[in-house]
Amino acid sequence: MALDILVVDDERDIRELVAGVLEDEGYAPRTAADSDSALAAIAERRPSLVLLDVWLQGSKLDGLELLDVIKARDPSLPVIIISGHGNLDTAVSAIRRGAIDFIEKPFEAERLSLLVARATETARLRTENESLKARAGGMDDELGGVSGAINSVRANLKRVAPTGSRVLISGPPGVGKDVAARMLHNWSQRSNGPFIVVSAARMEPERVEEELFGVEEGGEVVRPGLLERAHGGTLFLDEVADMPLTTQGKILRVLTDQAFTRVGGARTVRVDVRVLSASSRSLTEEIAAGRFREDLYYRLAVVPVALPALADRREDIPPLVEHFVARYAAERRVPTPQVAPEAFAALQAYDWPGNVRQLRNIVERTIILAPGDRIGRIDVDLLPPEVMGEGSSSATTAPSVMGAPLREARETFEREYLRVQIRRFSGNISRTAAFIGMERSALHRKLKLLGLTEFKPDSDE
Ligand SMILES: Nc1ncnc2c1ncn2[C@@H]1O[C@H](COP(=O)(O)OP(=O)(O)OP(=O)(O)O)[C@@H](O)[C@H]1O
Repeated sequence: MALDILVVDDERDIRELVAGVLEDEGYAPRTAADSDSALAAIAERRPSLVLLDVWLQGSKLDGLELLDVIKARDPSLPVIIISGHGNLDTAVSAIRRGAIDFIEKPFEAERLSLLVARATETARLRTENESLKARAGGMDDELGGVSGAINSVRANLKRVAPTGSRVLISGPPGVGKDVAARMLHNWSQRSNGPFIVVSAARMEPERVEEELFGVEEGGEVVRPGLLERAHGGTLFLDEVADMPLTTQGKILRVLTDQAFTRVGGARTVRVDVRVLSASSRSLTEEIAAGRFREDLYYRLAVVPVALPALADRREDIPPLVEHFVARYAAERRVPTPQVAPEAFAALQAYDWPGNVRQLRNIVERTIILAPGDRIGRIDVDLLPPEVMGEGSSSATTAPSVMGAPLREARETFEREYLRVQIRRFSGNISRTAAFIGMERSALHRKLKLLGLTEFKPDSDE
């Protein structure tokens, strides 16, 4: 398949010249004359490479500003800058801002072809590598979203990625903790090294140490462990609270000395590994319950990063829906369907107890199940019942509420709101009360008043 390359230049002659050279080389160029149409072209389909002129007359953003926007949205999209003759300073600044190379005008067709070939080959290898990793974990490699919360998480991740610090990522299941860990790795100086996931939740407790540290018998290495495989790269301890206490003690030693011994061995193995960890349970509560070592917590949580539940950043729902719609349509080899405004509204009103993972699965299912003649547009009736019914906070807009007197409408809303919040904290009234800013006893009274008798006081009260 011909590689898609976007050429952004305000001068028509140059656009056509560059596109012509690329076409001759077997690429599929598209062109844009200004920043708006360039961004629209990228949104329509991600090109493999962007050739970008620094001077864009009559454009909302100039070339360098456009470069910043492209890189902020998609750091791995390669951009080559086209600069005016003798404009080395601008070119250097473009490289600092993330461009992979530059070419000065006027240029030879041959030099252009060479640069493009080099850039696309590097990008191909990189994508291959990433998609291998991605397929292994079924992951996306970027945290999508536009909310203030996710923007600040992304900014924090970017800031801390190159430092090599340990990061503890917390948040409910399916919010993207694995994705965040991969981003930290990909943006670090270890990105060419391995990224190894240790998923204690998926291992038998008695095997965790063998998996992590490897096995030695009579001085022979029977099996190297994950820690060794992570040498020069990143080790990601997923659901770290699921590790047995004895393993926690051994990990502590790895963190202090960067050294360990294999199971059944006496030899000290030294590794250079950056450790990232994640937990969907509160480690402070685990420490209080005696299930997690406090000293380990402080070693792991040098930089804590919290990923909020999707229901607490609903602005992220539409862009995530669009992202997954485009992805699964591409996988099914159908044109990207439009999402009807009512469908967006329903998706945005739903509470997503399984967070982004659930959203991804529902989009995938909707696209797979859509009848052939309706795949062009996702209407509300194509969405699964779970989105439309239970768990949705659409009570606030339902006709029954709109037609009711204020007191009744308020009670309907309160009932719906409290159900959602209590479900969110798995029925724990104390935590719900703390979250919504009510005394626990007042919440109990309220539940009784509203007839929500299905929620009982916590067992520990
Ligand atoms: N912000 C996001 N942008 C794009 N994809 C996301 C985002 N967050 C999550 N995902 C997707 O949701 C799936 C689940 O995310 P991930 O495995 O990172 O969640 P998690 O918080 O680590 O969950 P768990 O606690 O169950 O391990 C991923 O495969 C990824 O496709």
